[in-house]
Amino acid sequence: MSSIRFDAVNKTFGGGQVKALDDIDLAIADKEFMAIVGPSGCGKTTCLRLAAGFEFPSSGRVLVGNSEVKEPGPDRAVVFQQFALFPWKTVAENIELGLRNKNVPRAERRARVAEAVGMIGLKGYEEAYPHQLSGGMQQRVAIARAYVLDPQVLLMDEPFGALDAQTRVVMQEELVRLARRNPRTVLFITHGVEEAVYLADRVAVMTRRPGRIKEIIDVKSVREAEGWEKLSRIEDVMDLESFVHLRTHIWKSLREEKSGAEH
Ligand SMILES: Nc1ncnc2c1ncn2[C@@H]1O[C@H](COP(=O)(O)OP(=O)(O)OP(=O)(O)O)[C@@H](O)[C@H]1O
Repeated sequence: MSSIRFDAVNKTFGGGQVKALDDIDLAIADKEFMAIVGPSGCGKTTCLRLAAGFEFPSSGRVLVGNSEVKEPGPDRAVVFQQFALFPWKTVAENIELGLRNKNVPRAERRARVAEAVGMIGLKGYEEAYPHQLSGGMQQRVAIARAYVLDPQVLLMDEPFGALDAQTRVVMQEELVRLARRNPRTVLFITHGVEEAVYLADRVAVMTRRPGRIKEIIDVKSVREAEGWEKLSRIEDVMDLESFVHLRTHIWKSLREEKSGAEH
């Protein structure tokens, strides 16, 4: 059981001067895909870092499964926008690293790395070094490194933010296929409203700083009722009236926050 729960979480920085999060209550069910959207600086990344165990609440608790998060752990894989590959290791070695740390036998490691390399479309680049790849390719390696571990919890902070538009679509479609076939508990931070609606079961909208949960939109029930899953292409889903309706609702909600910030 790998739910994530934020229980009355407050977070301040700078000795209490910057209040980033204000009383966050948020429950992500086991195998649920939750996206968080919100204005810049509202505390999205802070939420993810709390779940990862890189930061700790000023008050309240963050739980993964039934345990309070006290440190990072192998049950949670994190993908940031800023990929952090080891420059002296090849693509295959970078992807394989976590499997080595988990003492996965060599033959299985090879098979899983080969599958992951195929998934991200980098067959033929296994022996390349990061500096020989474009930024988008490097980010795909970073994503493969997280997927290959098959963690219970995936924490993703704008993982497709730096990709070109075409690669981004391929990765989004692939993530949907993976997420439906082999569901994991996912917390996904994004600025992209369409991306959030396309990928997530529910979308949480945050207020401007100090961040609170403003509303949570249930996408899954609409997706299932309207048969989005019968369509394999993102552009076909995005054309559906039910998709446009949800997207517009979230846009408006976010706009209220942005225009409020100008006053
Ligand atoms: N280590 C830190 N020290 C001081 N302030 C911080 C720290 N980390 C975050 N903050 C502040 O907390 C607030 C929330 O930051 P956070 O990065 O979580 O926002 P965000 O919603 O992810 O922003 P963006 O969408 O622009 O990436 C911001 O005002 C930020 O400046």
